[in-house]
Amino acid sequence: MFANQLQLARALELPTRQAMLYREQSVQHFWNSNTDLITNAWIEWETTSIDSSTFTLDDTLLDKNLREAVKQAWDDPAKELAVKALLHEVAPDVFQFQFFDPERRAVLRGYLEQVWNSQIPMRPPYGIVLNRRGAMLDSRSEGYLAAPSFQTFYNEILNTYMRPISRMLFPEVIGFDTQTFGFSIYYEPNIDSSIRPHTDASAVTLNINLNLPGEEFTGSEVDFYHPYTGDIKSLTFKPGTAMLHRGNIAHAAKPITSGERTNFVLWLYGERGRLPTQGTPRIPVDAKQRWSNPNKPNDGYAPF
Ligand SMILES: O=C(O)CCC(=O)C(=O)O
Ligand SMILES: [Fe+2]
Repeated sequence: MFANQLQLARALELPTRQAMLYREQSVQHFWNSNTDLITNAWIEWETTSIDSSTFTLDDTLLDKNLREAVKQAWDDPAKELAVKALLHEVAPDVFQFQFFDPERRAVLRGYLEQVWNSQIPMRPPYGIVLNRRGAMLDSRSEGYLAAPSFQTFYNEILNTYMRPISRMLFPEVIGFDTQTFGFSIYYEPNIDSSIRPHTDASAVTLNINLNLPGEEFTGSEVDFYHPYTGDIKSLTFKPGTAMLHRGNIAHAAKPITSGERTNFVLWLYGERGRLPTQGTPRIPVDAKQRWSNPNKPNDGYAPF
């Protein structure tokens, strides 16, 4: 690797928000022609700018009960009910649970703060809307957060936690959960404040809140629409909690009226973005099948 990749990456001129919103060809060209430089810059950044003893991203950042129950289920899938007991169904097929440890989460936030200050070009998510202070998290996405310790942590969340838990709750996602996708979003009043009703291009979505205890906000509820009656269930994120739901359940983020909210949004889907069809039978499978890794390579497909 060449030295000074970090300096060179910092000197790049990021495409304008306008160009990104219009998906101009120059934007694609920017990411394609700078991929190696930016990836190397993240490696250099992590070795030179991050104090790895303070900012260790590992499973001790997660809720202790969840971590221990999940570990037990991997050792012996017959014990997965201890994981299920931690998940609360708060709307039909929407589950909420504590994901991060309230105290330890400061480590992750501190790390992410330094990511923002790194001045390495990052691609904001422009799915339904463009979120200015969001980042792409998955290696299949251009301009993703390629810092190695973050990537290890991100993949652990998906593979060790999200996939088996999703399979336990929504058995029809098995086979439509080999591919991963992720981004972060940051809401603040009058800037990026809401997301209109939509479904996700995922089989299943895990939405994890990163607010610290005491970091309060008003508004910003996530509304879930009942698939048959259209009734709305309005839910609020408590710091460090997660919501897990099928991608095809309609939801919206209401405007945030004060404070800030930061979340990771993680998706699983099948190869080339395949999703379970409506009415796929929900046949429970053997627990061993859930607590396993699919071993399929990343196919590079990204929905946006
Ligand atoms: O506001 C939220 O946390 C939900 C975000 C969401 O639905 C999405 O990013 O697709
Ligand atoms: Fe969504």
